[in-house]
Amino acid sequence: MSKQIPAELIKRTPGLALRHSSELWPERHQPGDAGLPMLAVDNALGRAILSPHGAQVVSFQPVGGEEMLWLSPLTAFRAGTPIRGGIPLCLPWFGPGADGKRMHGFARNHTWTLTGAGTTPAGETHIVMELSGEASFCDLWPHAFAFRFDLLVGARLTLGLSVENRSPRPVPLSFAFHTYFAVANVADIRIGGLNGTRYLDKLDKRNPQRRKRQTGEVTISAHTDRIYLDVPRCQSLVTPAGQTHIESDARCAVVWNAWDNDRNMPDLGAGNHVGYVCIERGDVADHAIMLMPGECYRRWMILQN
Ligand SMILES: O=P(O)(O)OC[C@H]1O[C@H](O)[C@H](O)[C@@H](O)[C@@H]1O
Repeated sequence: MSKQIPAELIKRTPGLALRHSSELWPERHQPGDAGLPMLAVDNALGRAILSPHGAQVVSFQPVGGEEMLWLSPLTAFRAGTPIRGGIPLCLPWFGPGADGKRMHGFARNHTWTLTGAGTTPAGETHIVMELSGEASFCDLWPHAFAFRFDLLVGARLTLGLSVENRSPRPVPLSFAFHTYFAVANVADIRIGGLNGTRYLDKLDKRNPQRRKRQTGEVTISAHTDRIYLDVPRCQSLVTPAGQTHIESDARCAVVWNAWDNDRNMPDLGAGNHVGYVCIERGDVADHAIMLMPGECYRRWMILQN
């Protein structure tokens, strides 16, 4: 057991266990995958699996409910490679980095340290993971930082993220909880709670800065990649099977489905776009942050059926 996953903390937390990706998903292991350790939570209210690599939730199922999150059948379980599915943390930037290429920051490519675990009075399992570094940690974002991720697993899933700027300068920051929701068929879903909001259409190559306005619910019938700005606190994902509620204090919601572009993404694969929709709450584009020295940025999100 590594220093990043202290055995005593796991042992003394009821319902928390250490597993390995090769044991949980043998059929998903790709050639070259060494596999990754996983924290499995199983309490009276719900079940979840959290990957210390990326502090990424990869599975959540409330008791009596269905699996809420999608995990690609072609994902890698390899240190340094993002896991395709669950809830990646796009941090400390969203989209391409300062080089115009490296996507979604480095948080999802590193192993975080388990620093806290316990049970709340309401019976939820509370897990804390941290990642910190000096300015030399990342060439594209050369600033001293401390990230903290809080997860509460109960009948609902509560996520909290904080970023402390430990450098002597203001630091640019953007962030998203990049949630992949599992759906039977993406063509049959509707997303509520975005009516009337403005969005940037990332696929409008001629005029990507133009603000369009959403009318009614969002449906998916083609490659979709939009940043909704100044969104209400709550959205709903409506499927023929039921509803999922998404609530967050973040100001944007990114809606993404690769549609037939899935065939160009090796860890997604032709045809697999059908099974997911991403609704990603965060602060990106117009709402990227400039974090002052010593300042702390905090965001939360709750997912519930
Ligand atoms: O392939 P990734 O780096 O995980 O990014 C997957 C997707 O993430 C977000 O939804 C972006 O808006 C998309 O433009 C991007 O394609």
